[in-house]
Amino acid sequence: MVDHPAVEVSGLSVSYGSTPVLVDVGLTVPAGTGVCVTGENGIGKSTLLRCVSSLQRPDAGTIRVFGGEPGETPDFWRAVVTTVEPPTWYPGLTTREHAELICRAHGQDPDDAGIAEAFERFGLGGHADAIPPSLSSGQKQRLTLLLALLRPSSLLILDEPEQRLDPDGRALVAAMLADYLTAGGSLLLASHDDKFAFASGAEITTMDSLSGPGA
Ligand SMILES: Nc1ncnc2c1ncn2[C@@H]1O[C@H](COP(=O)(O)OP(=O)(O)OP(=O)(O)O)[C@@H](O)[C@H]1O
Repeated sequence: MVDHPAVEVSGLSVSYGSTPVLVDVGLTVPAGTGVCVTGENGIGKSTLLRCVSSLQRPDAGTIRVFGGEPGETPDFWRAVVTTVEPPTWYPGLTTREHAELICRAHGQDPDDAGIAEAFERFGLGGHADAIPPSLSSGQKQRLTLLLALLRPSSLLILDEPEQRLDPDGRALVAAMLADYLTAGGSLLLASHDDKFAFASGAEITTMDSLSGPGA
């Protein structure tokens, strides 16, 4: 896995009906690094992240994630965490039980995974016995990111992770993403917050700069 870039995109094109959104997009995220794509609303950041996450089929182009086709194997889903799609919560399970479930699914003993510490760090210590739908929108975003970071992974694909977070929450998440990079993980983000992206350690690139033959 480490012999390949985390993400390699070339010649990617996507249209919705007759409207082109991505035209000949190229992007490389070397393994162990982070890239944050910025750009105006509607320029195609989520579309790009959906394609890299295998949640959308492009009209043209190639995408490799650690050298393989995205979404083709269980190995892909063990290596990659994506928050491009909003999470689905299990009815009747508390936030802590969601965390325990994710640990078990990824072969971790929930008792050794630091769940209580993670809840404290994310400011959710008082909400471990609540069900996710009862949380505020910012708390739900904190929980989504907590669950993404709790399980082992090699690549995080996060669409506007700073959304709905207060300034302390943004600083906390940016620092945790920087730690994730330091530990050898790779990041592909879309964001409207350059300060957040910079603090996360990701290299900032504009969506505009990814299109065309030089990309
Ligand atoms: N399923 C769809 N059907 C038709 N058009 C779509 C669809 N999804 C996205 N689009 C259009 O494609 C363009 C790019 O959307 P996308 O969500 O990728 O942009 P974005 O850069 O992530 O925007 P934002 O910063 O607002 O999140 C927009 O004009 C959007 O309206």
